[in-house]
Amino acid sequence: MDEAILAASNKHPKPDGKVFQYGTAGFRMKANLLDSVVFRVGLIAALRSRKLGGQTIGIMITASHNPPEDNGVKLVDPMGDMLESSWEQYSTELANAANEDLVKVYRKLEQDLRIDPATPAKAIFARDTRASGPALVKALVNALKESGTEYTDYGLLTTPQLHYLTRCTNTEGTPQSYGEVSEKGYYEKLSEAFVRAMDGKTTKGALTVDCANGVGGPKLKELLKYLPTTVDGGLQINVINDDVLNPDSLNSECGADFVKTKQRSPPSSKAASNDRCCSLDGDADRIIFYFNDPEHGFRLLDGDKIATLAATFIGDLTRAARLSDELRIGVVQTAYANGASTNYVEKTLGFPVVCTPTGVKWLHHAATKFDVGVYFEANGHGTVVFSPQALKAFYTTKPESPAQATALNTLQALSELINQTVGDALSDMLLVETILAHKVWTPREWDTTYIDLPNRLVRVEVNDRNIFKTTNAERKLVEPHGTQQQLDSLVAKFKDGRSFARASGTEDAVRVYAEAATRSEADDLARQVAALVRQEGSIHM
Ligand SMILES: CC(=O)N[C@H]1[C@@H](OP(=O)(O)O)O[C@H](CO)[C@@H](O)[C@@H]1O
Ligand SMILES: [Mg+2]
Repeated sequence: MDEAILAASNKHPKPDGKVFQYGTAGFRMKANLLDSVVFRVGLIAALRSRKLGGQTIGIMITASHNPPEDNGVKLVDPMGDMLESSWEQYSTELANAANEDLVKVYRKLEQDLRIDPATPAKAIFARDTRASGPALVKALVNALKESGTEYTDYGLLTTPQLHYLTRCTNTEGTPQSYGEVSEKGYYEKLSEAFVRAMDGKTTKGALTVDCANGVGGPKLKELLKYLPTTVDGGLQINVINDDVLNPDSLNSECGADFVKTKQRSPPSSKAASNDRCCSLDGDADRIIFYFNDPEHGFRLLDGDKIATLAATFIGDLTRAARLSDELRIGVVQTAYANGASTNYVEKTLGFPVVCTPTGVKWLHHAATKFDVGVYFEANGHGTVVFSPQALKAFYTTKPESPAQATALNTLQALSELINQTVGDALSDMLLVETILAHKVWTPREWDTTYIDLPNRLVRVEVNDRNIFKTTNAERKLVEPHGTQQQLDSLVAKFKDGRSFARASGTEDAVRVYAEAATRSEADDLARQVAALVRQEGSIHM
């Protein structure tokens, strides 16, 4: 087998001098550098599956919101969650092994991790719509074959669909079965749960969905075939930016990242004032909402607003279901959450807020500590996770009134509708539609629940971003020494000022975030902190 692995690896050689790192989003870079990485990820999947007694590992080939010429690959653990952190290091090691040492490093990992090579290995995989996908799949398949891994190729899927299928595959036939192991099973589960959660309520007006010209487009159109349509008072959806035939259009002038960073609608949107709109990213694991207010112009309803909407609704339902004393509801955010949203959750809704470092794996983990853990990054990646106790309460509490029965029924439906493995744009979209329908809210009513503090995010390029080290969920700098004190004295000059700087995990830059009472003050604070970061970056070279 070793000779066969080596021979196959020689068809996917590592480019000279290139260093790879499994980061927040797996491996991600220009697609033409990824061939060897994807091959080696196939070998890691084999090891991980064997280590876990032959459970199925998921592999997703995508670069999400990044430009069309990029691509990436990440691994999914058996329950549909992100790869366990310690394995990021093993993946990095194998990806960086010299071509001639590859088999040696592979076997050493196998030994060090006490993996029995005789254990069967299984993997499933899918890819987004990028042109580079099929060639990378070939590299992956070669590694899976030569490492003796049984595999299923699911073709094109959204990232959350692959997470769903990974969990379904590993729970099939058990009491924890997550659903039917097929793409169709995913649509059926979502549509049945949606109809049940809507409980006869209807949405008002159409929702315009911008699919970033990515895999979300065809998958949303497939989902719509299973959902009730306008004919029976169901959803009205206008799909835009669903061109997957022109690879260059992916994430170009559209998509969740464009809308969030540019703070405006995709130019292609024809939505009228007050119409509900949302944008997915390139692999449909992120969603943000927005609308054009005739008075105030473009209004963004970001991940923070989705989190507060979901927490409000589920909080009301648990009270109506008389479960609020026994179930702990909490909201998990990162430092990028708008201060007004944190304040709203703590003071108005009365739920605890936990802040974690950037990257959904941290948020997801913290959310599982609650019975109902609502987590969203401000950029729209998130979901709601329910503990086994919460599910038991939803399904076994005997209702004593029709109102309690209705609330329990809706909670059961939500636990099926909301993807429990990872943030899922299609599932989150249906969740928001459900809540707005129940509340009979337009986006304007949702928007005015609290008013965001003006904020600014700046990207600062420095010589070595890694000299900026943080603590306290990335909110305070510990290095370079003394920088935090200078930052604090800048912040102190601004009303409602808050700012922090951290090295990006996905780009070679430091990100500076600032918020303050007014637009000009937020901009000013961001500018001053960015200048401080630039200065410190040049002193400590
Ligand atoms: C401010 C921001 O939006 N950061 C993003 C970005 O991380 P950075 O470490 O900031 O580059 O990419 C991550 C992976 O997609 C995502 O989880 C995160 O929210
Ligand atoms: Mg994504």
